[in-house]
Amino acid sequence: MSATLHRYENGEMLAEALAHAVGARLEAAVKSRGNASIAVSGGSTPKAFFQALSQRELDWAKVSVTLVDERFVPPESNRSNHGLVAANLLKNRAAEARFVPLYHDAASAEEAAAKASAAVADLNSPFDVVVLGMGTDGHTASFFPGGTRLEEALDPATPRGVITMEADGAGETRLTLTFSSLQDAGYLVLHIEGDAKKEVLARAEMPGEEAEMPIRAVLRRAASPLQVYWAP
Ligand SMILES: O=C(O)[C@H](O)[C@@H](O)[C@H](O)[C@H](O)COP(=O)(O)O
Repeated sequence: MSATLHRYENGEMLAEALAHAVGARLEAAVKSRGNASIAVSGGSTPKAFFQALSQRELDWAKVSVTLVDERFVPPESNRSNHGLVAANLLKNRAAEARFVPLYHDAASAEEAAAKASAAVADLNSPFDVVVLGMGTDGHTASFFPGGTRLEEALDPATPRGVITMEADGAGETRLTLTFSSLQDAGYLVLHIEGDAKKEVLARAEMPGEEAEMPIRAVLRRAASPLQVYWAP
């Protein structure tokens, strides 16, 4: 599917524009269906976007927020994406949103993934909005090069849900939505910043294996048009 590049002078301007676009789609979903859902990524890039989105005026009580992926750590950990979203998005007007975590205090990551899959299955699919990030190794979500279940995660035949993933570049065991869960979002976004990631994206757009740069699965096979938001 095609990708559209939305470029901005700086991260602040990008954050405001992306918050406006995402807020409008969530508001439209609430008006038409009575509810809306969004899956967001963690990492360092999205903080300003989260803060801008948290101030958007919409019926947040009817919006479900979940994660594209999570580290298998409790929300109190400084590595937690739940903690990042709680601190930067689930505040101001967005404090009323319903948050659906991927991490569960379970005996194993597999057990937590099963619980997360069940919880995410209750949300409408496809997601109204998915916001992906990308690492400089070309991973997105927790689709890491060399990941233990990368082929399964990217396989379109794999059902929607949450699976575990381990990889050298991932740190803790990860919990990640599958490609099939993300690729048909109503508004599918890739949010990256900096020249280095723009170069990584350009390399990902060249011929090569998806396993080498998993973002290629999104660039090549996502059912929804990809909206790339970038600032230097
Ligand atoms: O849990 C995570 O780390 C994210 O979901 C991950 O996929 C992130 O989007 C990229 O690693 C980019 O992270 P930065 O924004 O920190 O570069």
